[in-house]
Amino acid sequence: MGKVRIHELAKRLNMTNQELIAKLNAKGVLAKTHSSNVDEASALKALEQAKSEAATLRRPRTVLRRRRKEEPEAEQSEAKVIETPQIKEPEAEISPKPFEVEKPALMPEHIKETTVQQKEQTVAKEQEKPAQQEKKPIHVNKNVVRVIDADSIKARLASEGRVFRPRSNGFASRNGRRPSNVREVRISTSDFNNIPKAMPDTSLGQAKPGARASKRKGGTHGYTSDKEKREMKSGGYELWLSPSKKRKKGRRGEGKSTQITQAAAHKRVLELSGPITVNDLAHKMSIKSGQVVTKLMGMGMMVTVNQPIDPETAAIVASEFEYEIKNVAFEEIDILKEEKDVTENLKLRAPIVTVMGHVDHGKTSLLDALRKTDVVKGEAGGITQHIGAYSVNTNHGKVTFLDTPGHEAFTSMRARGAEVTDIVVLVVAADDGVMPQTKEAISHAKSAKVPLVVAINKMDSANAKAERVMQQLSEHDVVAEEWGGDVQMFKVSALKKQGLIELMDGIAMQAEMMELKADACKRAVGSVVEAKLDRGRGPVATVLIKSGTLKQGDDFVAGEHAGRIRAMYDSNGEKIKEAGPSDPVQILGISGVPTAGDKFNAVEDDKAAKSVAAHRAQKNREKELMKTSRVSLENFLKSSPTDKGKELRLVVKADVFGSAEALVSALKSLSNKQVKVEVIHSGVGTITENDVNLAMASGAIVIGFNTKPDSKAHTLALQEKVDVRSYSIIYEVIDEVKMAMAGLLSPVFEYNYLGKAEVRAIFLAGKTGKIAGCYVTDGKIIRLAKAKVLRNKEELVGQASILSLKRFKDDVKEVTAGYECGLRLEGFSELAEGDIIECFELKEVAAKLEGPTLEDLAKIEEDSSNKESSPSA
Ligand SMILES: Nc1nc2c(ncn2[C@@H]2O[C@H](COP(=O)(O)OP(=O)(O)OP(=O)(O)O)[C@@H](O)[C@H]2O)c(=O)[nH]1
Repeated sequence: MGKVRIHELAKRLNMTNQELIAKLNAKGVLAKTHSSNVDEASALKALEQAKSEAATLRRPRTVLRRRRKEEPEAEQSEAKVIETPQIKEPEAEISPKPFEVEKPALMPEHIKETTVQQKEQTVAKEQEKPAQQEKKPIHVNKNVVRVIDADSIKARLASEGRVFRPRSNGFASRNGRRPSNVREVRISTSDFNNIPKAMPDTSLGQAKPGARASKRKGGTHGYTSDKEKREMKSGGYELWLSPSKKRKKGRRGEGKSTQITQAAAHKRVLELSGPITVNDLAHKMSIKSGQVVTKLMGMGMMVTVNQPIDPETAAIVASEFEYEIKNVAFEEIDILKEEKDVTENLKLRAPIVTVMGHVDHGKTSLLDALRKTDVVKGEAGGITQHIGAYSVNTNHGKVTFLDTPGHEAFTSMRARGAEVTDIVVLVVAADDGVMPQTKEAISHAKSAKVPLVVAINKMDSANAKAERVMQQLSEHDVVAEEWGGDVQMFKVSALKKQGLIELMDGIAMQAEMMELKADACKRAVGSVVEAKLDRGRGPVATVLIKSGTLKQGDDFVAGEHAGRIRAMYDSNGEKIKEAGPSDPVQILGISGVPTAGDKFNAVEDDKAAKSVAAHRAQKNREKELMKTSRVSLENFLKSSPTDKGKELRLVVKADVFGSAEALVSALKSLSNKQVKVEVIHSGVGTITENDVNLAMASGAIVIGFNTKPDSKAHTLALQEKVDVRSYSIIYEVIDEVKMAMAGLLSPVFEYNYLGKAEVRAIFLAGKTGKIAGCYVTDGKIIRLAKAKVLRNKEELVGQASILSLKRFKDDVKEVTAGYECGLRLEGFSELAEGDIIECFELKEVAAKLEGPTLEDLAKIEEDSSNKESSPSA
């Protein structure tokens, strides 16, 4: 090839003269005009070079370039087939270890070119796609600068005095180590520029555990997911996304640092309706619970994140974080607006009486007979209706009877907090005497502090022995007035209707003594005594009005039900328009069936009624979910010594009378100055629902000795979380009760002498006060222990803690006899030469109870077995 003119060559290459001249000049082949001569071979070589450079420049920047490695021919040809979709060989190269990354195989130049072209085409296609498709994760990335060898980055940074710190989601395996064969990393412009100058040197391998490294996926076909696309583009490596892409995706990689934002003022008010857990409070304030815990600790409260704190404390903590707490607690009292009694309006009201006694002693018969003994209606009486309560007129005024005899109604109502009964009529059959349920009834009445009136029934019976009954009752502290006691006793016959008027008068007199008064001039307050769902009339409830007057049309709330009085009936079934204090009244117009013992309140309007009812229903549901144990031996143990009631209440049941008696006396003898053991009831036989009810109402624990609860009692105890315990060895009962009591006692501190030191010199030490130079004469002096300061051998001049203790200049924990030391007492500066410092500590020891000795217990057991064997016992 020889010389050729520019215009000839331009014509042949289909270019303009100017284009050709520019390209040639750029490659060092000089030409000025179209007629200039150039060496044809040099010109073509220069043009070829320019063309290949242009191709390289057009290559998209996301394409990975790897350092070339010499590979054998065979491998090159194998790499060639990677392009072929059908061939799965590269798939087989995926390491079985998920995070082990293979080194990429060297790709022959022409295959690389093909890949580049494909990528260019992909890019072109991507650019043609509609805008929303472009938002999908793609592999073109403006901000990612290049692929650099990790070592070269390190070297370059080192030369600039900077350190390389790869991102935690870079090339790391799950065990936190970088795959050993990873040589290249991709780094974004911002990452690169943000590499700190003064960071400690870290290596690739220090990525966080759990960070990912992708598996190599050979081949360019058959992938579908974005992740796979990324992997493909990175030649099998997980790519770091560019900052812009990362922000769009909102995950992974470098983004802006967390912005601390301040919630708007109105959002900085938290509404609380009660206690809140630390966690929830933190969540509401969008802060970490640890911060709240720290604040609380600063306030001297050691709490866990799941511990509830009261709204007051929450308010203090919240204020520290510039939040305000708004108490939105539903105050039932505000809605109910219960009116107070007005003294001038207080008038005597009828007593409310419950009849109790042993099975078959004649409770029902007596109630029936009394009902018919209405002095107004006469013995025949009207047609009475069973509504759960009724009123009878006596010569001394009205008396209201709860006509469900027995203990159940009484205790279940008490357990629900309804202290309805004013007087208990205890029925004892004259021919049978005091029996287990008689004693139970006495316990119930005593525990509720309700006075007793005794009806000695069945006096018509040939075997009636009233004196014996009175005698037996006196053994249970129920002493007749005629015997000098305070209990009225009446000899009656329900069957023959004898002595009933006297009994009624007696009850009325007892009530008079009690001066039961109520204000009738206010909205009605009372208790539900019975409720049912009537087929024709819907929910029906009997309410005993305690105070105020209930009128037809009144809005009310009963337990968790609201309503408006549609109609009212008295116990004679007569429709009435209003009912006053102590009147039992059956009401219609309630939204559901309440429970006996539920509180009844007439309210201002239906809105108030509904809101209170809804709130109670909600609370009841919560209570049901969070039912916690009532009193148990364990929580007695756990209860703090400052707890108010240091009285351990027990219901004791045993298999035989002798054991019950022995156990009761053993338990009672455990009482001491600090804790009183109160056996509120004891009896023989299985533990019944009544025992559980009594325990529930009185906050007692049920102890069974050689006896167990029956199925109903068991279920009730489980439901109501009443602690019921059965034992078969008396020592065990005593031991556990003793332990429970010890839990109630204040801790006892024991004085423990440690040593003595003599003050030989006093040094003034600036602001810190006086330092005593001492010589330890006996035992040892311990830092932070307590010290008595004795002058003239026995005169006590002060007592303080040893704040600091030194041997020469060193702080020491203790100094033993025969050595000198320097010490300073906390808040005591009157030390003088010659003083004796007596070092001691106070050891907390478990409180001991003075109970029966083992010998006592053995005797009790012996007595009990003797009694069991003797039937008269
Ligand atoms: N002789 C005599 N028998 C009576 C008298 N009162 C009741 N009875 C009888 O004693 C039995 C039991 O009477 P109830 O009134 O059912 O006794 P209760 O205490 O209500 O019995 P429970 O409901 O099972 O606890 C019945 O057969 C009555 O007839 C009485 O005053 N004299």
